[in-house]
Amino acid sequence: SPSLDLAALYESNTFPRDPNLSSEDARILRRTLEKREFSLVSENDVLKSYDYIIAGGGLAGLVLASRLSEDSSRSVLVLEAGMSGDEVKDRVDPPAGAFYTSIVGSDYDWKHPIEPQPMLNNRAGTWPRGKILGGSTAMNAMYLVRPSQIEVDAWQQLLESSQDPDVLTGASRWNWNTLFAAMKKSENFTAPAEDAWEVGGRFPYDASTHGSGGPMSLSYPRVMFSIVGNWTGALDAVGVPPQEHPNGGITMGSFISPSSINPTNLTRSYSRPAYIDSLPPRSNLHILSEATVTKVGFSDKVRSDGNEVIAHSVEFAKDAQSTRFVVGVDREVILAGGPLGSPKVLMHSGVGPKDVLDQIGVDVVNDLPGVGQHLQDHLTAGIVWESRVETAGDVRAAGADFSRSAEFLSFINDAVAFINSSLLFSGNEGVYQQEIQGMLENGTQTVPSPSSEVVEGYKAVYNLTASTFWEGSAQIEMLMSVISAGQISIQSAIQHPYSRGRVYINSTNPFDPIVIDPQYFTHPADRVIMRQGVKLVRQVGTALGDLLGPETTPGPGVATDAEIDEWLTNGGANTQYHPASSCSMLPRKWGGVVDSSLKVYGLANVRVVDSSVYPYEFAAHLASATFGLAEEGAVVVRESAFEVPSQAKLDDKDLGAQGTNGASGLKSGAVSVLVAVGVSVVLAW
Ligand SMILES: Cc1cc2nc3c(=O)[nH]c(=O)nc-3n(C[C@H](O)[C@H](O)[C@H](O)COP(=O)(O)OP(=O)(O)OC[C@H]3O[C@@H](n4cnc5c(N)ncnc54)[C@H](O)[C@@H]3O)c2cc1C
Repeated sequence: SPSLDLAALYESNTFPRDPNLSSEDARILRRTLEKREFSLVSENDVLKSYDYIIAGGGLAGLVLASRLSEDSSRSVLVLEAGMSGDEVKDRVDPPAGAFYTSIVGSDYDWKHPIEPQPMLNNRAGTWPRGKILGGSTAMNAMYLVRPSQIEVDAWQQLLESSQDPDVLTGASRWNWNTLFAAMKKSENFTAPAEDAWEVGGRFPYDASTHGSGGPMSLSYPRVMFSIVGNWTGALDAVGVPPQEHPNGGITMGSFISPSSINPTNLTRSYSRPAYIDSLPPRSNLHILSEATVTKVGFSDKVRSDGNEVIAHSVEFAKDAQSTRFVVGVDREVILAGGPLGSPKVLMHSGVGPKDVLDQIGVDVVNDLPGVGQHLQDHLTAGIVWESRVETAGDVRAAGADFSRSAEFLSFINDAVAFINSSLLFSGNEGVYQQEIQGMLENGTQTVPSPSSEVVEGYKAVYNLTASTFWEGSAQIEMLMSVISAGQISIQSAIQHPYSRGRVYINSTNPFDPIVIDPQYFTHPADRVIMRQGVKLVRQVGTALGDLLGPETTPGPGVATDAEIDEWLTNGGANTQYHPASSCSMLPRKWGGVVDSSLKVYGLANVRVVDSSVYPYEFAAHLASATFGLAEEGAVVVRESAFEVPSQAKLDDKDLGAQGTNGASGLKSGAVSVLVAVGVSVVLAW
């Protein structure tokens, strides 16, 4: 029997860092404890109902799980479609796992196919997304950059400009001050190590713009490469000044971004280790992996005081062949499946555009044309040169012991620049702006929805993008990559696209893939902005001087506008992995899906809390903002007193396993046990 004092370990909250945990006994114990502490349960452990059911254990889902279960009187269930990820910890944990051991393309990746894109020569391809506890934060590139104050404040202004009561109340939550505080709440910042910082050219950072003591670690790689130190100087030479206070509200300029690295053990800090593994045991939190939410169930007996439909249950299954289970909800369902998962669950539940649902015979519970619409993504294109200086890729290729050390593996790309229209079009930005403003009607014709409401929302965001964001926010992000042997690349990524796509379902089987049509480059302005970014990237390459050799991709033969366009079309332009806005927080009359309290229109107790609710793309990678959004979302949920009335609840006989191939896996009578003894009692696991 193990000699460790479990109670003391629990109380001191030192697990799993206790040095005694090195013996075999302790290892086994640790695994057992990990399962308990981590609240990971099996189907048989799931109770018949929970206060909160969170669909999706990704970035936002695990933040919510952690924050909502702080209240021990509330029970929380997370249903995550992917595996727990314990088996691939070695591939996820090292920071450079983002590149060298990445789970992109593995069984932990949704590998969502996208529709052929006519403006990209019918190229299709896939969008990677994390299918694992931690979601896309378990596979992302670990940049932690914030949107700018102008963009976030515009969110509140946009909602208020609509004068719509659904978004007026609560609009004041969605501004820079609130999101900045929420993003900081999620963070624990550590400055770069002196020697690495020296190699990186003593780049500026501002600890006061970061949080301390929050769950998510952010810091810098333990090693740097000298060309990183040349980055801000090269950008300065082409007119893009260094940014001394990145992440403080003004992103314009060039800087070295912090990354989601835990500096104490040089591992990836993502939503699972940050928000879940670090928790003391919580008997009121259950997390079930390999559980795809197939639909939300609604009461047909009774509606809320506001005449809204009440969700009484969530259905889930391991895969298409497995038993479907139904678990009851006592307070709220929170969708956190990300910009593809959340609209999909809504549509399979009968909440979405009527034309889409009618076409495949899904009963319409709530005709909401905006579900799956307003989809935006960042497109990126990279210029590649031969390198004349050592890169991380060279060290890796040489294969010395150092290349396997935690220090080396903590290296992550981090040199970025955010560039607005005046820097991009140097003097001609007004001309381009006028042209784009005059193309609003062309844009509306490409909106992939028959709904005038969705078109109105497109117009509102378009006008904002072509005015406030044109000069005040970045049009292009540049990123330098030194992870390949013998080469250096610099990407140019469009940040505020005018093209709009959509996601929708074309089958009643929730295990069939969602249809994704990003409609890249359907608005011509996007191509012009991107082309301009490519030209500026080449100027940066020139400014880096003899650190770079000849350009290899696309090569000097691609020089004129027409040639650059052709290259972008035929292979140059690809996703930067930032889809957003498919369940936009906008007024219903603008094709919105959630109101300013993140609640789905027409539903009394279903919210969406993830990167699908942004009304427009930010000029930023989305993780930092989404940590803040989820922190704030948890506050919103906890403020609500809504309880599912007893007349709306599913009968006991309806809960549990559905279908023919299995007995109920859900814990019989567990609900009454909870009521009788309170949730502080440790359940039999
Ligand atoms: C390859 C890649 C690189 C990236 N690089 C960066 C970067 O460097 N910096 C940055 O800031 N951002 C980056 N991002 C983006 C960032 O990681 C995402 O924007 C962020 O994780 C979105 O959070 P989310 O909670 O909305 O979704 P996710 O984190 O994707 O979580 C959604 C979760 O829901 C689950 N799910 C979906 N449907 C269901 C269902 N029906 N039932 C149950 N579970 C379901 C999924 O499996 C997943 O775990 C990158 C993304 C990718 C894919």
